[in-house]
Amino acid sequence: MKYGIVLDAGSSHTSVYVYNWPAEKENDTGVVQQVEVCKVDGPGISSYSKDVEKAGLSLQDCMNTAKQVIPKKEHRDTPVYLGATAGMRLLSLDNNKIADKVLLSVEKSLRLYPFDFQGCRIITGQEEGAYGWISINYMLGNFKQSSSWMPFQQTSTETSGALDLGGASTQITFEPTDSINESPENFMLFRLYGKTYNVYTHSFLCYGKDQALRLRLANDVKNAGSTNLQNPCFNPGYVKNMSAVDLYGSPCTAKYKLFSSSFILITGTGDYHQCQQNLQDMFNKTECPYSRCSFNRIFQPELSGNFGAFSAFYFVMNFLNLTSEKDLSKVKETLKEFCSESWQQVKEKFPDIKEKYLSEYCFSGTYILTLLEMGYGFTSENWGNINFLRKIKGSDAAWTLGYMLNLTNMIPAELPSSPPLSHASYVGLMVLFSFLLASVVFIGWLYFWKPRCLQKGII
Ligand SMILES: Nc1ncnc2c1ncn2[C@@H]1O[C@H](COP(=O)(O)OP(=O)(O)OP(=O)(O)O)[C@@H](O)[C@H]1O
Repeated sequence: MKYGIVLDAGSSHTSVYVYNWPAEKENDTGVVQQVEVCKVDGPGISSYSKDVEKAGLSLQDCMNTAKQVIPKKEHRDTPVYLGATAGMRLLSLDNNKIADKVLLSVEKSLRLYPFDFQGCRIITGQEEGAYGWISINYMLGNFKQSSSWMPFQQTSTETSGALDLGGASTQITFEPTDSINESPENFMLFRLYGKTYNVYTHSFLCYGKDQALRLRLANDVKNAGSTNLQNPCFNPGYVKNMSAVDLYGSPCTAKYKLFSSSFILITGTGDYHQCQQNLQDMFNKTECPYSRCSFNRIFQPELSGNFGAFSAFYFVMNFLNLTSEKDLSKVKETLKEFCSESWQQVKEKFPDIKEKYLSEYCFSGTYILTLLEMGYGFTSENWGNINFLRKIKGSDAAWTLGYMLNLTNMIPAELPSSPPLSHASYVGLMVLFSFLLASVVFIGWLYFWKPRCLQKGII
């Protein structure tokens, strides 16, 4: 077995994924399995900007877990990759030098392990989208290995789109059916197993669910001209004092800071319709420099095919028991009901769920619906094409697998040159030909030699 480690350094936390695969089948589809995922306790590495040494130290426990999971003799040959996503993208926008220091601290820590360290970097939003798409299609077995010597074998399998909702950014990636490409920066061309894929992808920075909430609240404070907010996206009776540092301390919201007040008081009113109306403002649909757009002047081709929706799309819809609900109006009814429940009731019903998540499910659910409907253009007709999923065949749906497959060259551009026959067919044919040859020799012997002997015997 071979092993690989990928660290997903997200905005809200870091996860350490350990994958393995049989060495002799490296280029086959679907052979890579996730054997372990360890979530690092505490926030994402971007939160250690004031104490950079701690960013590296925070990974210790999960890296030790990886050390135990992977057999000792494989340690030296196991590559380790770290990809940082939107949290670090935001930090580097804010202060590039600090972002570099955080990455250096992490690198220093990772080099202490007996693995083959391959690098730490901030991946682009486009890469995050594209690797998520590769991951889920690889796991679903959509990159069919067809062989050109079998003309009737099906060579094209439809791919599934990927919808990823993080804390700080969100990605949409799919293979459009039309070939309109008005915005080349939104397209990536892949040649995988002998087939070319022209994939549309876009990552919206600040539209992950944590940053979107801050963006909305910062706008609300600005519009209301007050730091005392009545908010329809929180359950009635919910009251929160949010620190201004927390609200405005990100490049997504910094420009909205108006007041010198150090706290913002939020009081929930729990009204799904008002919440949705309020969130719609975040999606600018009025200006579009292309023939079609999603929002905020970003090109998006017509939606096509099925979509796998993972990360926070799954966490939130799973909590609301809506992952298999194909009727959009029922989804809205459930959300409406949940939002109107009093905070006291909600807390009593779900005592084991982290208060931070629980208090935000009304906002998060409504945000997901608004992003999918208003933002990307899903309707009641194609809502059923979205599959909210966490794992596929035992592996988490995440960009990490696609990242590793790409960096280890495990998805060949062309089909591996396979012999036209499998080993078993080859042996079978050899046996058959040997038998035929033996039969011909035997018949020849009977015809040319034995009859004469027999004739002699008769005389
Ligand atoms: N059980 C849960 N319920 C609700 N929200 C959750 C749950 N678990 C994680 N989250 C939240 O879901 C969001 C997405 O988490 P994820 O780890 O995928 O994103 P990330 O890597 O932090 O984000 P980004 O890619 O934007 O850097 C985060 O805001 C996280 O806090």
